[in-house]
Amino acid sequence: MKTISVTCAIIKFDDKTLAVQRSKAMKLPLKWEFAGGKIEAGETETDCIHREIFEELNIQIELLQRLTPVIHEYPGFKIKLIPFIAKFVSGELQLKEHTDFILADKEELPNLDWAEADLPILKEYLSL
Ligand SMILES: Nc1nc2c([nH]c(=O)n2[C@H]2C[C@H](O)[C@@H](COP(=O)(O)OP(=O)(O)OP(=O)(O)O)O2)c(=O)[nH]1
Repeated sequence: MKTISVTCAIIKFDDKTLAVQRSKAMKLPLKWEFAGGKIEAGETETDCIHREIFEELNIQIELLQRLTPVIHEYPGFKIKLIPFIAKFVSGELQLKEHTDFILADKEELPNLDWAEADLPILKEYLSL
C-alpha cells in the first residue's frame, strides 16, 4: 500500500495547545488531530506545514522542534505523519476546514477522541 506523507503541527499559544476536530465530511470524521496535511510534490516538510496551517487556520507559526514521525495503517490507506511543535506568531485563528478547536492544557489532551496515528505523537509530546 502506498504511504501518504502528512505533516502536522502541535501549536502552542502560550501555555495552551491547539487541537482541531475533523468535520463529518472528512476522512476520519469528528476525530481530533493536529492541523496539517499532505506534502505536495516538490515541497519540503517545513514548506508543507507552514502552507497547511495558513490554509486551514489563517495563522503564521514558528517551528520549534520536529518530533518522531509515525507510520500508521488505517483501513484502506497508510500515512507517515510528521509532527512539529510550533508556536503561534500572528494572524486571527479561523477554521477553514475543521468543525471545532480547543486550546487545551496539556493534561486535557488525552481526553479527546484522537485519530489513531496521533496517539504516539501525543505520548511523546506529553513526555517532554
Ligand atoms: N492533518 C492531519 N492529518 C492527520 C492527522 N492524523 C491523521 O491520522 N491524519 C490523517 C487524516 C488524513 O487521512 C490525512 C491527512 O490528509 P488531509 O487532512 O490533507 O486530507 P484528507 O485526507 O482529509 O483529504 P482527502 O484525502 O479526503 O482529500 O492524515 C493529524 O494529526 N493531522
